[in-house]
Amino acid sequence: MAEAVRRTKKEGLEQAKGDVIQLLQDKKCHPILIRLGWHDAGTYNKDVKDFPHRGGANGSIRFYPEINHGANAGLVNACKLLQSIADKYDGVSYADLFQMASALAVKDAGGPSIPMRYGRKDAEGPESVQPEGNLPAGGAPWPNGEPGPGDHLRKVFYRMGFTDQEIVALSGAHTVGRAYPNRSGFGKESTKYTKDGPGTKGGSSWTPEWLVFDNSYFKYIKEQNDNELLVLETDDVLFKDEGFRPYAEKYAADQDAFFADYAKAHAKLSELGVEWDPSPIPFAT
Ligand code: HEM
Repeated sequence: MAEAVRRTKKEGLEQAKGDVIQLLQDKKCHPILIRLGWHDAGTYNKDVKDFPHRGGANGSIRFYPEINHGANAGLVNACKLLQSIADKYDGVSYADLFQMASALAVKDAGGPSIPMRYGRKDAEGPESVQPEGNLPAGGAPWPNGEPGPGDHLRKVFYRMGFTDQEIVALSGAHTVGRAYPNRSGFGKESTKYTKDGPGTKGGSSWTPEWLVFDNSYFKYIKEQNDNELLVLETDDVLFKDEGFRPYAEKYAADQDAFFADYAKAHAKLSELGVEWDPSPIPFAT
């Protein structure tokens, strides 16, 4: 049976905001909600014109086969958490709920306030799902035979319309969260920073305080002097590649600069491929 079409209204946004904040407090699930919003949006292909086949922040990650794509391992848990909110009222689209949860998670973890707009139209069925392979890989072999991580990041993020500066700023989201061997295959079973949770236990984090959104990611990636912390090849390249390095250095030295650029890049990410129904609603998130 086809799902009823959900259309975002102001009251729905208000209800959802309260429930998401409660969920974050209860479950400490900030990182996985940020990742869900990113993976829904990050399928976007600027060269495909029609909605929703161009991908982007259209809620299609809730459908099989997309939720089963290798890059999305573990994200079914994030979908379930938010489904419990979606089940309570229909005044917020899935696409909006996913992006709202991500923006609130960033802010609740101590990060910047992201200038969010709502009214995203949902993809209504699995036939709109983008083919697998639009999200970045964290290590070699690079999926399209790119020679290294810098070329791979540019191939993927330029397809979405991002610049080198935005690639570096967005990568800073790894200041929170962890990688798990049984999901992405990266990281250790557990480290001294992750063995006790809170929330899910284990995995490898990029920073010791992996529930705090700050600029420490750039400091640890630069120093690389703690083998209990994770560094993917795509993180490492931010201080090695000439086009990325000036931004990585700037963000390591200046948290305000990172927050300002991150907020803009995240807002852009949250609107990739969006069709407004009928027009965007600014709403403090
Ligand atoms: C630059 C290219 C990127 C690569 C190669 C990459 C790769 C990865 C990998 C391999 C994981 C571990 C997943 C797991 O094992 O569960 C991960 C986690 C994560 N990623 Fe990325 N990512 C990238 C960019 C981003 C961006 C742009 C954002 C958000 C704006 C983001 C947010 C996150 C978060 C918050 C987590 C932690 C999830 C959790 O703890 O459950 N990543 N990423």
